Amino acid sequence: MAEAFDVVVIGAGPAGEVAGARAAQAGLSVALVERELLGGECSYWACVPSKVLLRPGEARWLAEHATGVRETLKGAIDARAVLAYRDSMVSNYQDDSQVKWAEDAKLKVVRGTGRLTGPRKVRVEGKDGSARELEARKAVVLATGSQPRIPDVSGLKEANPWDNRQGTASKEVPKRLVVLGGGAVAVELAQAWRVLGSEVTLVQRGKGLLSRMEPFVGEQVAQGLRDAGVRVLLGVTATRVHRPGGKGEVTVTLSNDEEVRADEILVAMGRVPRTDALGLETVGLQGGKPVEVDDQLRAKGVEGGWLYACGDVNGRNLLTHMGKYQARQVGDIIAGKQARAWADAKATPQVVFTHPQAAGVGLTEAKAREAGLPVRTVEKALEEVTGTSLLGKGLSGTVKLVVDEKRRIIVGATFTGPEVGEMLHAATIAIAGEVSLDTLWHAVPAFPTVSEVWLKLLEDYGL
Ligand SMILES: Cc1cc2nc3c(=O)[nH]c(=O)nc-3n(C[C@H](O)[C@H](O)[C@H](O)COP(=O)(O)OP(=O)(O)OC[C@H]3O[C@@H](n4cnc5c(N)ncnc54)[C@H](O)[C@@H]3O)c2cc1C
Ligand SMILES: NC(=O)c1ccc[n+]([C@@H]2O[C@H](COP(=O)([O-])OP(=O)(O)OC[C@H]3O[C@@H](n4cnc5c(N)ncnc54)[C@H](O)[C@@H]3O)[C@@H](O)[C@H]2O)c1
Repeated sequence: MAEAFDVVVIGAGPAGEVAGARAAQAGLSVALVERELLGGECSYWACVPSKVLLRPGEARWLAEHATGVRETLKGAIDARAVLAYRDSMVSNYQDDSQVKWAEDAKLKVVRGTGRLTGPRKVRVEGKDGSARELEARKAVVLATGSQPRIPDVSGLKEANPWDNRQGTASKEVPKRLVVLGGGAVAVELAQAWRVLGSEVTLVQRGKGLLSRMEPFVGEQVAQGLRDAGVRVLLGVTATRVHRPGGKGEVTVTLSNDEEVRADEILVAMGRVPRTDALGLETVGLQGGKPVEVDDQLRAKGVEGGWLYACGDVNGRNLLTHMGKYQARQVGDIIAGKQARAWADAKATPQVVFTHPQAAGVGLTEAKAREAGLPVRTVEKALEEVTGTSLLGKGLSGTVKLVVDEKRRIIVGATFTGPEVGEMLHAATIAIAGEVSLDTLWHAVPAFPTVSEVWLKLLEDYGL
């Protein structure tokens, strides 16, 4: 007989955990199904370990710009200590503390692989071959995340490439690393391993890095990588990978016929949703692609509105904080409240933790124009404010605002520079809250902070 819950959540990454907890908070009974570790990709093989690996390089870079401190810096970064801290920050790949959190949040943790077997029905298969049938009285939430896309390059799969898992969990620093891709995973991990001592070559098919952000971002991040000693190759792609027996030296042949040799190869070429073995066909949907949802995160094309999808699996915004945002709406909607995930389209923030950092929220100028908005932009160099020089001699960066001229509100903001990720939330508030420029004029930035650049931007705009 099936065990009945109000809500069954499949996948206990950040999105699944939050959706379940929010529903449980409203008094609903919730089963949380997980086949690996509670906490998901983000906690063990993505956001958390990558940021641990990046921070020492950034701290050193900032110190190199601090007069009087620079002179005291001796020797290389202690990679062993960094890797040990990484292990502690990922709880040594154990999820006991997350399980305790889930139990405290009144979630029933069910270990195993979940799969839909029909409307509101989920079968959970354990590693030991056991099976449990669950039934959802109100809703099933899909939060199964995404996995790396390994493109069909000759010899690549046979070369045992690193993906984000080995790329964040390696116990050793490879002497030479070749990174394929030019998105956030590629630039962050190229920077991290370079700082820890690897000779890194990054191979990007496109003309620039981080192509979803304003073009100056890619240029400045590429320069930052080069300054750190990464070889950045743009406009070329891997055509063949050769690694006899799948171990030892790997040779990558590029589209310009150059050969790059390395000790490891990291694939960072995007992600695919984990929907292939999820039983979607039993409810009239197709696997192998994102679960398309409406603004209430309900799967489109499923009668009765009982199936929800949040986080990477719906392909909207592959970011932890956006998955958790969607999950809060899902939990509330299932509990009978009115909610809608409108920030996805309008005010999604992202920080890339390279040095310089890159941070953006809302629309780029190109996207705003594409949407037909009457756009005007203002751009300023961070060096123009005293706060930047006080943070470090020679530090620089750029801020660009995209303004909707008709409504006199900001619809997009992009920052590059030292620790600008911490400046992003001011822009997110302005965009999500549609704060008018005339009101922002009275939001006075403190002297001498880097945020004074807001004042310069508004003055430039004509206020
Ligand atoms: C290297 C890297 C760095 C990143 N850094 C950042 C960052 O700094 N900031 C940021 O916002 N985002 C970052 N991201 C993106 C972020 O990791 C994802 O957006 C986030 O993990 C998505 O959360 P999720 O809950 O949707 O899925 P996931 O975290 O993938 O969790 C899904 C869970 O579902 C489980 N599961 C899957 N299928 C089943 C099944 N059938 N049955 C049971 N369980 C199942 C999985 O085991 C997993 O635990 C990074 C990604 C990578 C690769
Ligand atoms: N700090 C952060 O917020 C952070 C960090 C890491 C990842 N993430 C998120 O995780 C997701 C996955 O990141 P990602 O970097 O893997 O994906 P991505 O989609 O951002 O970038 C993929 C890159 O691979 C390249 N590429 C794809 N196919 C290729 C091919 N066949 N040949 C050559 N190049 C090819 C693309 O040009 C692109 O540069 C993203 O949505 C990202 O936002 C976020």
